[in-house]
Amino acid sequence: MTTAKTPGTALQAMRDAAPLVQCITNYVAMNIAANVMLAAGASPAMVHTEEEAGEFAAIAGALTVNIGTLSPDFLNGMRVSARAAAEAGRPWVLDPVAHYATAFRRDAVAELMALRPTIIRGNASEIIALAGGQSAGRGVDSGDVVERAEGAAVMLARRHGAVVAATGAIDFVTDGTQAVRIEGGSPLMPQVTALGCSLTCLVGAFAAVEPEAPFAAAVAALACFAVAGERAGRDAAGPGSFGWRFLDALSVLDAHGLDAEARITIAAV
Ligand SMILES: Nc1ncnc2c1ncn2[C@@H]1O[C@H](COP(=O)(O)OP(=O)(O)OP(=O)(O)O)[C@@H](O)[C@H]1O
Ligand SMILES: Cc1ncsc1CCO
Ligand SMILES: [Mg+2]
Repeated sequence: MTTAKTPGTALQAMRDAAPLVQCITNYVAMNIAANVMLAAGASPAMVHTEEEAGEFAAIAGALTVNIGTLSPDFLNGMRVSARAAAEAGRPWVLDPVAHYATAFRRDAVAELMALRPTIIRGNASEIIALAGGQSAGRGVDSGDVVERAEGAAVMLARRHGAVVAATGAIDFVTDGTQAVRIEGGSPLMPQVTALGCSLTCLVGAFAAVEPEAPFAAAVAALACFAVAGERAGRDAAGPGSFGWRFLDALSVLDAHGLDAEARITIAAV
């Protein structure tokens, strides 16, 4: 008899492995993302300088790349790391923060996409624009609902052979042949900066442990955020108390609670 892998079993496996994840993320996200990773049970390392980032990518279990505070130096580190991760057979996750905003970001994301990310995680506006659609996004915050990004996510997944996770009030994850929606979280989540960036890092942690199953890895990471976010939102008075409640909720989340409370439904593709 085989036991179906659930987000709960993936969480347990991730905690048992405590994977080392190289997170190239933005200056806003670095601290909160590292704390989110530690609370969830992963081992983050924010290593982005060209001189060492490629070398580090070969020893980390996964790489995550986020263009939130992009500069030429950051971009050089991203290039060498994505190449090194691919050469070492490690998964890597791209977070195309506000890639539609400027030519520098657009060109950078086009180049990074050509390096074939395993998983792309973005908010609804980022996913719509990445597929060539017209999004309502201006800066880093989404101006679109995920429902509008679902078709774009499927198209991107098929075109690039990647898993695509579009997040918002109801998340959508697809690999182009299957898809799910994940409900939960809290309206306070977009009121706390860089939670999406932190989620991208956590997706990397799950992918490090399940390199052959990036779809399941992305779903499990998003389900952790959905359940911990819902729990934290119940007693939070506002974004400040939500922030620390969310970290606490992530740290006490266990396999049983995750499987009992995650609301994941299959969607048509
Ligand atoms: N209205 C909402 N209700 C419930 N959960 C939400 C809502 N909006 C976002 N979330 C959750 O917040 C997390 C971050 O997703 P979001 O789409 O806000 O990322 P983002 O825009 O990239 O964030 P950032 O750029 O600030 O890092 C996800 O787990 C998502 O499910
Ligand atoms: C606010 C902000 N600016 C650049 S990156 C970032 C974090 C949320 O994406
Ligand atoms: Mg974002």
